[in-house]
Amino acid sequence: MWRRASTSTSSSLSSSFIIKSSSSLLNLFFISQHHHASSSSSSSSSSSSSSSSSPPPLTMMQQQQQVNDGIPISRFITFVLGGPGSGKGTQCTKIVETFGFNHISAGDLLRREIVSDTKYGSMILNTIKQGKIVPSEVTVKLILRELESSHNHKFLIDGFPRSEENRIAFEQIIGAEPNTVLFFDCPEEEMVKRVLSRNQGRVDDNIDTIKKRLKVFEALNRPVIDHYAKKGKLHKINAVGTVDEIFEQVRPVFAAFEQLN
Ligand SMILES: Nc1ncnc2c1ncn2[C@@H]1O[C@H](COP(=O)(O)OP(=O)(O)O)[C@@H](O)[C@H]1O
Ligand SMILES: Nc1ccn([C@@H]2O[C@H](COP(=O)(O)OP(=O)(O)O)[C@@H](O)[C@H]2O)c(=O)n1
Repeated sequence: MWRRASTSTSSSLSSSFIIKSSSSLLNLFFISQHHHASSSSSSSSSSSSSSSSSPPPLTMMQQQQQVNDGIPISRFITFVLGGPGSGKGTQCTKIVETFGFNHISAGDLLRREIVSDTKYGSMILNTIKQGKIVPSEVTVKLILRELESSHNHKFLIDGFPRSEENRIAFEQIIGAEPNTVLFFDCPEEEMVKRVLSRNQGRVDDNIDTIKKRLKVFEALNRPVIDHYAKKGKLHKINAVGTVDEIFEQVRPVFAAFEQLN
């Protein structure tokens, strides 16, 4: 069973990608970035998460013009990090409802491959059962497909990157960095309690696999968290409390970006 990726087009959020490499897979992104740079050269607003050389965000009229022209607009990407059961998916649902993001759960995409019995299905199943990380190339391709097929330009990428290898593969294949990163910080005991009562029939929600996932999280996800903290992109959220209390810490992160328009 998996959480459904949801799509919504409301709201006026916009920002820019930081293009890093020229992958032929991603002409679409380059078209977007090129058009963005040329069409927004007269705009005076600025993005809080762009580098100083990035172009300013598009106005709503410019975005609409791009949609009319059939040219994809620049995407706004949020990575959602946290240990197993820290509440990432639950908070993503609230962000989708409130700020109109498209929710892409890396775990859901992988579980979908298992159910559809694709060529990667059995490898993914074995990896998930062992609490290990699926090779980045596979996960990034699945994410890329979602990014390309969505009309919404605001994305929450949940449960990714899980490792430095994931992070670097995303930058190389997609040619972009996230605009912002959320990290749900939750004590291990609480995560174990939540996962064991999640009741979604997941093959990895048992005590043995949870212990392995927690070890993998500490070893592989911490460096990613540190990386984004150093870049000033990380928003650390205390993930203990009610769902609504936690969302009140999340809300200002997105409200701040909304105000840019
Ligand atoms: N703040 C919270 N307090 C208690 N339980 C929560 C809270 N947030 C989420 N949960 C529950 O904990 C379990 C794990 O949450 P989930 O959002 O699936 O975590 P993750 O996506 O990080 O693995 C779910 O059963 C969910 O309903
Ligand atoms: N980027 C990712 C995300 C998930 N996964 C795999 O999918 C499993 C479940 O991830 P998830 O994000 O759905 O769930 P939680 O571990 O956060 O509860 C992980 O334990 C990994 O085995 C992965 O390999 N790479």
